[in-house]
Amino acid sequence: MDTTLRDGEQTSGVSFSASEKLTIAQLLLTELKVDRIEIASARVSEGEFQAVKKITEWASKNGLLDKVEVLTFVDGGTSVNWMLDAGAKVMNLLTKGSLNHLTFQLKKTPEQHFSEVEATIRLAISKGLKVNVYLEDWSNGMRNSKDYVISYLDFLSQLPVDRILLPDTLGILIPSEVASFISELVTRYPHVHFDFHAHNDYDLGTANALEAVRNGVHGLHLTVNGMGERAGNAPLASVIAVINDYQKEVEVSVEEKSLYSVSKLVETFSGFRIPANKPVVGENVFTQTAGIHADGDKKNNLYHNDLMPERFGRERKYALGKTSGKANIENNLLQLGIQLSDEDLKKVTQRIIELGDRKEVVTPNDLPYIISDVLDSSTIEERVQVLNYVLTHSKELRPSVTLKISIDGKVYEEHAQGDGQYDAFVNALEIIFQKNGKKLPQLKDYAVRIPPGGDSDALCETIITWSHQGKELITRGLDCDQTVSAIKATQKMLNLI
Ligand SMILES: CC(C)C(=O)C(=O)O
Repeated sequence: MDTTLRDGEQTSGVSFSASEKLTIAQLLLTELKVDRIEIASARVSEGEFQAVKKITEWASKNGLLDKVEVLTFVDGGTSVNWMLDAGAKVMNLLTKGSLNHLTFQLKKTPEQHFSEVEATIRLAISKGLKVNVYLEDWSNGMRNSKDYVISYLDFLSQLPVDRILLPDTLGILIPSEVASFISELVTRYPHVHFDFHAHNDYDLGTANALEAVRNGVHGLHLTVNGMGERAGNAPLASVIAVINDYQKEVEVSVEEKSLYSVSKLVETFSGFRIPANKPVVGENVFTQTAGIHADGDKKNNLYHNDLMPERFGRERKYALGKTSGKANIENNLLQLGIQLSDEDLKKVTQRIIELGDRKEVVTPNDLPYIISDVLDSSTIEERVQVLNYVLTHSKELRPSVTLKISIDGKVYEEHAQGDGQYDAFVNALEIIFQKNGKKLPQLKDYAVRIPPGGDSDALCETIITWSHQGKELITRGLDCDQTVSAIKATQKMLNLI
């Protein structure tokens, strides 16, 4: 069960709109093919009500309503009515899984709680809902009030409940404890369907989820990019990969090939950035940096493991820097279709090592520039040159540019305005390209940063991601002036397309 839209949205600073929730729900169920999704907590807000409504309407039309779940509360039936009005059919009722929570938060006895839970379940069933029950703080309950947990499970297992959901609410468990708690419960209650809901406070979410599966749990709660309360939940991509590789007898419906694209979409909608080293979906995780690894890739795949990028619709990359060595550079040249003599390759390698020593980040797209610079006879022609420009920026007047560039030796001059100086520059460029019957690549992302180690008057680096003929192209420019660094990045792009 994917709970990106409920627990994932509890990531601090994240809030999805109703349309974003609908798009994510559709992708999760139809492209990624998770079995179930939890999409909201009842009664949260009017916006949440509209989101649930949109999703249930779509799910109902597509025969998927049984896969859409909403978290509800023991509140005398208010959340049951909220859910019904929103068109949902499966409720995940939040109840207390530890005596501590029950005594100090609800201030109730087990008998009072059990009777209120039973009344809510019976009400929901009478209205045609399916019921799953969460035992909040279950992990603490198993540690400190096991008699309570067992008596509660004895009680629940007699009721018309589909699944019992076991959260490690505070992310306190370690794998050996997960193993012993889960195996004890699945043995004691062979007819009950148990889900395990991990939190990642000790970075053990994936390990704990795997251990729960190894010990017979029937379902897992996961989130895209490991989003969720505090340190998040167990990340969907990592857990799917490890189960597929290490627990092969367990059937998993999720399409590995869609994990990356769904991750990126959720990243964009949530604004919650995926760390570059996040397994399976992080930018760097299929990049070989050390030359010895790249060398091994060419020699009988010596550094192969089962986690191959192609499984996830991704590709192997070779980083360039001071540790990259000849093999990494050769692999990148191969991808760019550039051939160099041994002597030239040595010179280029040396330059990349020097740049790496100065903490410069070198990307495969920089390679043609480094080569032309190093070899002094340009392998890459500077077909497009930015010759001159005047940029204006003044109060209450639109920024403007007068730009002169040459393309294949022919000079063009154009004037344009924009929302900022760089926007004006791009607008002028666009006019020149249009007059030549060409289209500029689309600007997808624009990031500015001070290079590592810089102080207040350091250089400024602009990294621009372009989309060109279905491919992504990243170029960067370095200058003390931010607009100039963006113009340099743009000029690089113009000579690569
Ligand atoms: C709200 C509950 C179900 C939860 O997410 C947890 O206990 O971790």
